[in-house]
Amino acid sequence: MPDSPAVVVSGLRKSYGSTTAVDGLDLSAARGAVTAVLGPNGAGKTTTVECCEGLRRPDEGTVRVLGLDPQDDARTLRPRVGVMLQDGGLPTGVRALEMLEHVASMYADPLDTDALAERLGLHGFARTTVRRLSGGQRQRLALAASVVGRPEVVFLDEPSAGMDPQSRHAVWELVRELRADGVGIVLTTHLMDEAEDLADHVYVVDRGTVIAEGSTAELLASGAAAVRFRAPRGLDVAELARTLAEGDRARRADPGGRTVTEDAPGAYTVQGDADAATIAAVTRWLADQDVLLTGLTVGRRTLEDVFLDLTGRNLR
Ligand SMILES: Nc1ncnc2c1ncn2[C@@H]1O[C@H](COP(=O)(O)OP(=O)(O)OP(=O)(O)O)[C@@H](O)[C@H]1O
Repeated sequence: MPDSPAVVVSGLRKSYGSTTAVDGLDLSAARGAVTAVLGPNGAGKTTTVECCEGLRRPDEGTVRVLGLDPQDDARTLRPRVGVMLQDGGLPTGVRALEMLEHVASMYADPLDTDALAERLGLHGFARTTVRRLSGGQRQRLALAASVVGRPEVVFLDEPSAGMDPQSRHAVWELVRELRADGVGIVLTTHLMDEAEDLADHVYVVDRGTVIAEGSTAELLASGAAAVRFRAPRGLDVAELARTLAEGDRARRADPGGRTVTEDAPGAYTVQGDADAATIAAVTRWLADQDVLLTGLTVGRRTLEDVFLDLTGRNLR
């Protein structure tokens, strides 16, 4: 059933003692697509993915991977599913390339380990034992091990955490190729640019449940664009917002939820239409205040803006 989803999670609940980690979560990940699961620390992402990987049994709800139950059908699923765990989950005493070759030998039709090692730059530390690898090297090896068996579904938990930019790009390239080959990829990440670049579909999870969901394009379009500017700290943002709203009314424009905030000292964001009239109004107001504008950018919202709006700015 090539059109059936790679992963379907329905009404998932999972608690650890009195802590509810996942609280009625629904999610579906297609084949040949990257599905990103985003959320603040402790949101329940890892627990959800661990239930999909068969590492934990749900308290309530169902999880299906390729139409099968990850725990009851574990043996059938094992050769068809790739898992890259956050801490690598690799045996530490073996040499890097030997480990990859050993994993490959467990599959009927593995990828060419030499070519994969070349792709992910593993040759430079091929004979180093896993315990001595740097964090980023270990991540690359774990990724190679998760895809060497040509899985139909891959779970990647923060795949490029701790990697240098070259490695990240190599990882992203590989993920794009897997997608083109029809693999369903479920990605948890804290890197908003990674999600924005790679994901076809995004789920934002908070407090164990999905608070927003859509194609990446839909989520980015869900809010208006923004004008960002730098000027002396402590400007009267309420007064600027009022001035902009008056301008909007005068030209019968819908400001689309206009707000002005000082995000960091001297760094301001105007949400809402970012058209020429708005930019002119902002610069005119600054001139009227007799303050110097030291930078101005106009842009669509990033996934990070959307994420912070949805989940708030407080630390968890
Ligand atoms: N083994 C465990 N025992 C007890 N509590 C746990 C366990 N694993 C996770 N939790 C708790 O469950 C909640 C969800 O954790 P989970 O690791 O699923 O979140 P997460 O979204 O992956 O977070 P992060 O982004 O920090 O990795 C948190 O409150 C966490 O403290």
